[in-house]
Amino acid sequence: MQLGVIGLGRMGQIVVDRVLDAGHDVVAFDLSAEATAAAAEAGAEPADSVADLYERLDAGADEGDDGVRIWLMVPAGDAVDATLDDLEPHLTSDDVVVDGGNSYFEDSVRRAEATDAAYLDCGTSGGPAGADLGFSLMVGGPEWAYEELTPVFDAVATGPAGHDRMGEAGSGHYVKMVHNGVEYALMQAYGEGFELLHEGRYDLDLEAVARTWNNGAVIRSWLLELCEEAFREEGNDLGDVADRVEGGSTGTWTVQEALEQEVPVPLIYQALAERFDSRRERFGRRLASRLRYGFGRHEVPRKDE
Ligand SMILES: NC(=O)C1=CN([C@@H]2O[C@H](COP(=O)(O)OP(=O)(O)OC[C@H]3O[C@@H](n4cnc5c(N)ncnc54)[C@H](O)[C@@H]3O)[C@@H](O)[C@H]2O)C=CC1
Ligand SMILES: O=C(CO)[C@H](O)[C@H](O)COP(=O)(O)O
Repeated sequence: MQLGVIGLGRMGQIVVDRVLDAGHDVVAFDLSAEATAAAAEAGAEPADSVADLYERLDAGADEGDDGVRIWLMVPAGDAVDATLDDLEPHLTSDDVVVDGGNSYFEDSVRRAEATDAAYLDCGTSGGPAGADLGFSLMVGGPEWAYEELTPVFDAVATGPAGHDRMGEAGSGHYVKMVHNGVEYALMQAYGEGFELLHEGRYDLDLEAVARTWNNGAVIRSWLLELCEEAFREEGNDLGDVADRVEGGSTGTWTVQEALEQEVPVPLIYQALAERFDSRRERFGRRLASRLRYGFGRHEVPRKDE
């Protein structure tokens, strides 16, 4: 099969490498000429624009091939719409476009309705470690397009068991959104546990704790292996890692959806709130401190104390 890949950053380059390794052909494009050159170095045919990528795929298609297949791995949001705008004049109903990024599921439904091509929204999990292991892929969209792309999904995923069609348009990104909510809550739980061990009664080697837990404990997991790696590489007190957590869009969408569905997700919400809390001084906490003075004449800690 021949696949076009647009967006050749941390994740897109892995898609290119794994699809090439499986014996398929790749035409690659990124806004960054450097990223496109790296894909060419790996064996892909470089394109110098989205239109050029489409033309190369069309020209390279074997006789009898119906349509072209394109994988987008650009940042969620405007970059996906901009790329689709560039593709739109060329796309036909025989073509298949996969969005492998972390797009909001309602955007994916809108895009699927707007395009002439078959549109697959594909939640991708595994991060850069997927280079060796392959990813977990959660796909939404038309069944024929999912089946058509199965050789590509087999290559990009851990194997045939590493991908599945979740359902209609939007369902792949919906499942990935909830996956990320769960990821937030798990990270929060590990964070709280290790914080208590760090601050608690015993002088513990946290890397050793994580390693021991990773060997047979009920709570072993890849995130816990990453805890072990973090203590090994940063030190028992996490060195100069700042008390500030970035990101948050997928967790916010999960909480918004849970409110809309009236499903309680207190753990996911709490993990998200902790991230927001890490980024700012809290006015509410300052007011609580001043109120303690109001009702009890308790001392108010002042900013430069
Ligand atoms: N990094 C991770 O662990 C994971 C990332 N994702 C998702 O995968 C997508 C890509 O993520 P990364 O590879 O980490 O990002 P990245 O920032 O490493 O790479 C994005 C690439 O897209 C290119 N790009 C941006 N706009 C473009 C456009 N209009 N046309 C062509 N190329 C364009 C950039 O030049 C860059 O090379 C995002 O939606 C992200 O949320 C999903 C799962 C895990
Ligand atoms: O999808 C992912 C992992 O599964 C990405 O790493 C994503 O960026 C994580 O979300 P956030 O940036 O909000 O922490």
